[in-house]
Amino acid sequence: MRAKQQEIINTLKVKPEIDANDEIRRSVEFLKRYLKKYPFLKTLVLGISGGQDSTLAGKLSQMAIAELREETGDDRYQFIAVRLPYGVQADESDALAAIKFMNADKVFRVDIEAAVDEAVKSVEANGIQVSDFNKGNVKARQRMIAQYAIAGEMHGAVVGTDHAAEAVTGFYTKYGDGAADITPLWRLDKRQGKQLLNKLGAPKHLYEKTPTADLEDNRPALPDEVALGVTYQDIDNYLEGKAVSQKAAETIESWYDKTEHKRHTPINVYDTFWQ
Ligand SMILES: NC(=O)c1ccc[n+]([C@@H]2O[C@H](COP(=O)([O-])OP(=O)(O)OC[C@H]3O[C@@H](n4cnc5c(N)ncnc54)[C@H](O)[C@@H]3O)[C@@H](O)[C@H]2O)c1
Ligand SMILES: Nc1ncnc2c1ncn2[C@@H]1O[C@H](COP(=O)(O)O)[C@@H](O)[C@H]1O
Ligand SMILES: O=P(O)(O)OP(=O)(O)O
Ligand SMILES: [Mg+2]
Repeated sequence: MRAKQQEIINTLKVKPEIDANDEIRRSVEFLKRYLKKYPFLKTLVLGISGGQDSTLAGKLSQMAIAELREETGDDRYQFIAVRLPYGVQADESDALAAIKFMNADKVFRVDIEAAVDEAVKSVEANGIQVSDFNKGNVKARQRMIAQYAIAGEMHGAVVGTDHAAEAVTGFYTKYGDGAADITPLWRLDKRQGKQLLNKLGAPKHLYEKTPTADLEDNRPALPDEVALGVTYQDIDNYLEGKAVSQKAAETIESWYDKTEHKRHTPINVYDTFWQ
């Protein structure tokens, strides 16, 4: 194995093989333990896009909350699924199917379009153009704002969907979908997430669909794999310590190095990771 590959695997703590039942329980118990430790927290809040990761994180969150409610008799424990379309969402039916599958206690819908457009307009009033790509990151950050506003009113913690196959490439918006309070999928790669969803009986079309951030107006539903220039199959193989082509390994490592800053808190004078 490449030395860098081993270093990344150690950092992101990916196992070459998992037992899906064990990992489901591990995530659920982790969420429960955390909420019990901080009794002020009564809800988990998560944006549901209709993609694989939020379907899984939402299901695990709902399971944790339902168990806490049952064990404590405290009905304030609630899972809040948040629909966050930018105007009309083309794959809205998937978001609805995901919410049905997880049987979410509460469902909110916040249309982020007006806030995003206004934010872009206000920045552009300074004579600079906000690219469609950069506007995509504003959308991700607006989703973060909405989820934190809800969490702030509902004694909530915001759940993040970051997992190893995204963390390794830094394929998330810094302080957008990258911002969260608790990340139950961290350590799992993309195919391991599918294994958990399969075990949980999720509708297949929700975890067999093409992963997309769907952030750009001009390239709707752009597949992550096209944006990244490497497949999840290669990323997962790499993270599980398997052999991948030199080109795939170099692409993954190049994303890893470029996005190191995202896997840290803001850089201070004592940080040495970047030197
Ligand atoms: N597929 C889509 O529709 C789509 C659209 C937009 C973004 N994305 C994805 O979302 C992710 C976010 O994009 P991004 O990474 O360009 O934006 P980002 O905002 O997440 O990160 C870029 C910002 O990080 C900071 N930064 C950059 N290099 C730094 C460094 N070395 N040290 C400290 N800070 C640094 C700067 O503030 C910069 O503006 C990407 O993976 C991108 O491909 C996808
Ligand atoms: N359209 C959306 N509605 C609700 N939540 C969303 C939406 N798009 C993204 N999200 C949230 O952001 C993360 C990251 O999405 P990626 O597809 O990995 O970029 C997703 O899991 C949702 O929680
Ligand atoms: O984060 P999600 O739920 O949108 O999943 P994917 O990354 O597969 O689009
Ligand atoms: Mg998505």
